[in-house]
Amino acid sequence: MTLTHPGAPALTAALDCFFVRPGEDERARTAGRQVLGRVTYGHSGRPPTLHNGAPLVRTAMADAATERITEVWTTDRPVRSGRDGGLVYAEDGEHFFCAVRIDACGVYRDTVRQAYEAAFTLMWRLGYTEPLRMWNLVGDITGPNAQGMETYRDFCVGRAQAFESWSDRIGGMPAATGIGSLRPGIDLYFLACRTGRARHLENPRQTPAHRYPARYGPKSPSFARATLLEPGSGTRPVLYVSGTASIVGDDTVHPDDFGRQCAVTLANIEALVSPENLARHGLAGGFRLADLDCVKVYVRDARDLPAARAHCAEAFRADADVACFNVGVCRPDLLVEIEGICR
Ligand SMILES: C=C(O[C@@H]1C=C(C(=O)O)C=C[C@H]1O)C(=O)O
Repeated sequence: MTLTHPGAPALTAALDCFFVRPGEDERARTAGRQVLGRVTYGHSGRPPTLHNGAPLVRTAMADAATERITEVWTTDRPVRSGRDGGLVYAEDGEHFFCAVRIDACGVYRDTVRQAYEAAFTLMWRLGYTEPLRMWNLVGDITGPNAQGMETYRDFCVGRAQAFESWSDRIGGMPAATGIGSLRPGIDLYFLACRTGRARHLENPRQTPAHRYPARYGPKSPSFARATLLEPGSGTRPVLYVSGTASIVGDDTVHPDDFGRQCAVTLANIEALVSPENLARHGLAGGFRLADLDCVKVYVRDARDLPAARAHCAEAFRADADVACFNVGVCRPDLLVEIEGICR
């Protein structure tokens, strides 16, 4: 992070995230901290639950070619957790985590809209008025729904309707991921924060997703390319990078070339997190690719996994947490997508 200078004391982020693999013990990394939520990228999609006092999301993202990981969100503040209808949530006074599962159905838009609106209602009731980061894990993402519409497009309609009906209260759409999962149904989990800390960023190389032309679906995807969480006391800025793919403007580039799609994806992330792009948004600081951590790499074809791992080894720090998944991406011609957190 370019804001830090030699000799500056290392600040611990209030909200933190790391991956735990089978056989690893999360306690080594949660000492003195509270768990705000866990997300198991495993073998089955099941409704979220409360586990040891924190939400546990269970989504089907691991297969024979990829490992199961659990993403653990921690905070340095006391956590309160609960349920509200189908939502499971936790809060620490500054940050809010919630999750819900939408069971497989013929047409998703109405249940997606209801799930989003229920989450917005709960966030607002508890005083977390700014969505910060959203994950949408969609079974058979580019397959058809019962009316023949692509499931992702169907999903985007319901989500856009929820944002439209909340546009007087929720000004900005946050960073997000909309990616395939390996079982029918949709798993959603969200982070939100108190007012005034979230800044949403676009990418100079890409058309904002919410302005994609109608050929990509009746409602454009509701998300920003990244969201900066401005520092609270004793913390430093953190940049949540949306799922990013080989899209320039609104076009998929290099549809049949995995290596080139990786290169464009990384160039897109580099431009997004750069000091120049933060300055374009009136923000100080900035990041480099090597600052990306908690990296998730989504690869459509299992045969491309070794190449994906090689590209990541070159682009990211040796100690960056990187997890690869073999899942569908939101356009049939996208072969890879990458997200992460700069801090
Ligand atoms: C890859 C793209 O979109 C994907 C879909 C998203 C969504 O619908 O929430 C968010 C980021 C990506 O996971 C893109 O449009 O560039």
